[in-house]
Amino acid sequence: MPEVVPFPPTQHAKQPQTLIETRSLSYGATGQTLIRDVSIKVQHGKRTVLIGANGAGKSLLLRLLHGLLPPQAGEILWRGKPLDRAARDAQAMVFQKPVLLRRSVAANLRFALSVRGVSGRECRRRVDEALELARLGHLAHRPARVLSGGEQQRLSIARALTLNPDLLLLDEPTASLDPAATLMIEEQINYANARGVSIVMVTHDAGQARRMADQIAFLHNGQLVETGPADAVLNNPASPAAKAWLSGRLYTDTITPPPGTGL
Ligand SMILES: Nc1ncnc2c1ncn2[C@@H]1O[C@H](COP(=O)(O)OP(=O)(O)OP(=O)(O)O)[C@@H](O)[C@H]1O
Repeated sequence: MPEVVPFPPTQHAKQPQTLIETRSLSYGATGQTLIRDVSIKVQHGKRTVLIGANGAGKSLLLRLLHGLLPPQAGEILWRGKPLDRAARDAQAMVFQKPVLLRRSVAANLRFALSVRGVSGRECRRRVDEALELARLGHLAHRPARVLSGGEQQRLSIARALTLNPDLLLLDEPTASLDPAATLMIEEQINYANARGVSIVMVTHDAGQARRMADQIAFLHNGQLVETGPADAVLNNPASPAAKAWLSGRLYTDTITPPPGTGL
């Protein structure tokens, strides 16, 4: 990775600032409440990691933050104001399965920039920079869809970062990748964060949460049951659900055992 050039500090740099927050956010579908009364603050410049069991509501919360789903109740504030189109444009989201165009690696980057009206020399500069940071320069002219899983995910993240987002939302970006590919993705995310991009990331990997998180939010059955600095939550979880998840135990408080099983 090239040497990190930090952005100039802002006048509020020493105080944690809230970049995006939810207040009593709820979301439902098919008659069920899937996200219930979630109030969370994401701090500017930090890496916030969402953890919790399968079906806890992590992906839904990420989509709500990005404005892809309409809340049923509650609100989402971006820098203290309701989430609007400009706020959404200041975010970029990367999905678990990369969604790439049937074009070359470089053309995928160019296309994203052209949609935002970036062309000519500035476009070429940003494509070259993105390729270098993602370590994809040698694959620039290869069709994106023949890349390995790790390379495709690096390209997805690079494409998101070419748009210079303030916030990068990532839904399990390293699911099903091996340790070497995972490490490269983590480096890419950390490099972006060191240059001022705030991160909200979902993971199933407790080790990754330990490596990456500044802040943790633990979801259980659509509710935020625990949140705080990573060290505190990961080393001393308070809720039974987070304790169980972190120690690798199964924990259910909603599923009724099959009759006759004695469970
Ligand atoms: N459009 C929908 N209609 C009905 N139920 C949905 C819809 N989208 C999600 N759900 C349900 O909401 C719950 C939370 O889903 P979500 O994908 O957010 O979980 P998750 O914590 O990301 O899980 P995983 O770790 O398995 O990806 C799940 O029970 C899911 O089946």
